[in-house]
Amino acid sequence: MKIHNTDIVGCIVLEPIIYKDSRGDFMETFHKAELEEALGYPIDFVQDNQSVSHKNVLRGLHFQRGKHAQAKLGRVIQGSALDVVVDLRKESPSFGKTVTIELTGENRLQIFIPKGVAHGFLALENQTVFSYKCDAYYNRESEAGILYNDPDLCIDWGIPDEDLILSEKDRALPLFKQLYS
Ligand SMILES: Cc1cn([C@H]2C[C@H](O)[C@@H](COP(=O)(O)OP(=O)(O)O[C@H]3O[C@@H](C)C(=O)[C@@H](O)[C@H]3O)O2)c(=O)[nH]c1=O
Repeated sequence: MKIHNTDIVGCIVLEPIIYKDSRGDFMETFHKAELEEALGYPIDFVQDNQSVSHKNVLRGLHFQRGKHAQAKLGRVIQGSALDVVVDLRKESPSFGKTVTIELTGENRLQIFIPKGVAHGFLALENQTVFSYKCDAYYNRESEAGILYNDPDLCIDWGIPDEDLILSEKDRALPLFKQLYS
């Protein structure tokens, strides 16, 4: 697989090799040793998640606090999503930076989201299937997030605000500066 760095330190994009033949195609969706080599540290995923979203559903921007912080490896299996990560690590040279990437069932790209970074995505098609691995278990009490349209983050979701579909929980998330002032 090919590894691409992003503007957020430690957040990388993985481009798998796709082997096509007369039957269809094949790819490796996860290779622990190659990922660890790219990251330079060990990673142990303990939970796999999958969500299915209607077009214009926005999930995020989420993270878990403290010892429940999660690194994630995400991809779209079907449909397409605009994936967004925000660096919340105060000590990071890319603190406050945002990375946006389109993940689709066709481009097969994967994003590695390090601990300490908020994550969200917008489904660009109906029946968008988003699958991700996490290196720490879900912990309801540690759930946290940042409001998707925080003016300080300037994320261009590409569609009018009134068309977005969000959970009540996500609409009530705080602003970046409320968390980091
Ligand atoms: C994330 C999660 C949710 N749940 C439950 C809680 C709730 O009843 C239901 C839906 O949860 P949510 O609304 O938080 O699901 P969702 O908005 O899809 O949350 C996810 O968003 C993306 C952007 C991420 O990065 C993930 O880490 C996760 O936060 O599923 C679990 O049981 N385990 C889990 O790991």
